[in-house]
Parts: sequence; C-alpha cells; structure tokens
Amino acid sequence: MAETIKVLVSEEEVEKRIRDLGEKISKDYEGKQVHLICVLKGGVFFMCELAKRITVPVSMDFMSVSSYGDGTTSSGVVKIAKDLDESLEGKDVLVVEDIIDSGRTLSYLLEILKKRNPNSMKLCTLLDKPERRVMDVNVDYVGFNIPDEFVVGYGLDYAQKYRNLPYIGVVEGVE
Ligand SMILES: O=P(O)(O)OC[C@H]1O[C@H](OP(=O)(O)OP(=O)(O)O)[C@H](O)[C@@H]1O
Ligand code: HPA
Ligand SMILES: [Mg+2]
Repeated sequence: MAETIKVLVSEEEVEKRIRDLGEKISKDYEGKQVHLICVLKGGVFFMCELAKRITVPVSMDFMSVSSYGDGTTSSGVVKIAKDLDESLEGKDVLVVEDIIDSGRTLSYLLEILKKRNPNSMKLCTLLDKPERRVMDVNVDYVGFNIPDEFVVGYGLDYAQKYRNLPYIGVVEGVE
C-alpha cells in the first residue's frame, strides 16, 4: 500500500492554537525576556510560528539532538549533534519542541540544560503523546494531546519527509 497522509489537526487549528499559546506565554513572561531554545530539526517550524505570536522580547538559540534516525521508534540513544551557541546563565529559558513521545529526548536534554544555571526553565511542545511516556517530563505548555499514532507535518518527519506539511497528519500504509 502506498503512503498516504490523513489530516489529524488542520492548518487552521494549528495556527489558532499557536496564537493562543503565544498570548498565554506573553502574559506569563510579562516584564521579562524569554529565551527560546529550538530543538532541531522538528521544533523549527513551531518555534518560528510561536515566536511571531509572543509580544515580550524574545531571543533564540538552537540545539540539535536526535534519537529516531529514520524509523518510527526511538533508538533510546540521544545524540547532541549541535550544542547551543550562547550561555543560559540567568536567562528565562523556554524549550520549544514539536512532540514529546517517549519523553527520552526531553528528559535527557532538560537534565543537561538545568546544569547551565538559567533563571527559569519551562517547556513548550506542540504535540504530546502521553500514552507513550517512558520517561517523566514536566510540560508547561501543550498545543495538542494526541493519540498513539505516528504523526508528520509542522516539523515532524517520517524518514526526513513531510516536515513541510502545514498541518499535522498520520502516515498510513507504512509497515
Ligand atoms: O519523546 P521522544 O520519544 O524522545 O521523541 C520526541 C523527539 O523525537 C523527534 O526528534 P528526532 O530525534 O526524530 O529528530 P528530529 O527532530 O531531527 O526529527 C521529535 O522531534 C522529538 O525531538
Ligand atoms: O509521531 C512522531 N512522528 C515523527 N517523529 C516523532 N518522534 C517522536 N514521535 C514522532
Ligand atoms: Mg526532534
């Protein structure tokens, strides 16, 4: 069977939710500067859209970690391919992710980042699959809770494809 994509969250729904999250974050960080950390590659589309909806001063940095390779299950081994450029000392850090699935990537990453002495550190994810959690992760802002299905779009890939879809979809017809 050929791969097809079924829409799970439409472009309009994603955009509306990101606007609402941006509003909430702007209120919560009033009077502060928020330092957004994008977890590449998946987090990049969400972070750019979210940043546009935040009205307090924003700075950004990027980190690349990978645990999935080209498959649909986590290898369990998280690798840092690119570290942040700047120190986190004294900053109000908001880590931005596309999805929390097993929680392995984020629990590993948050442990490392906490040691760099930020003033505060919170986590924002576009998608959360709570049923799949293996490692506990405390999430502050969630776009959508989704069922246990492998999703693509808005930064999420299947074998590096479909990241550019402007909506969230489920891949059908894969082994
Ligand atoms: O909660 P987990 O089970 O750890 O899964 C979530 C992580 O897996 C995906 O990244 P991936 O490692 O595939 O790299 P990518 O962002 O470059 O696609 C996704 O973007 C999250 O970072
Ligand atoms: O459902 C998913 N889709 C794409 N990448 C992922 N990484 C963890 N879960 C997923
Ligand atoms: Mg990722």
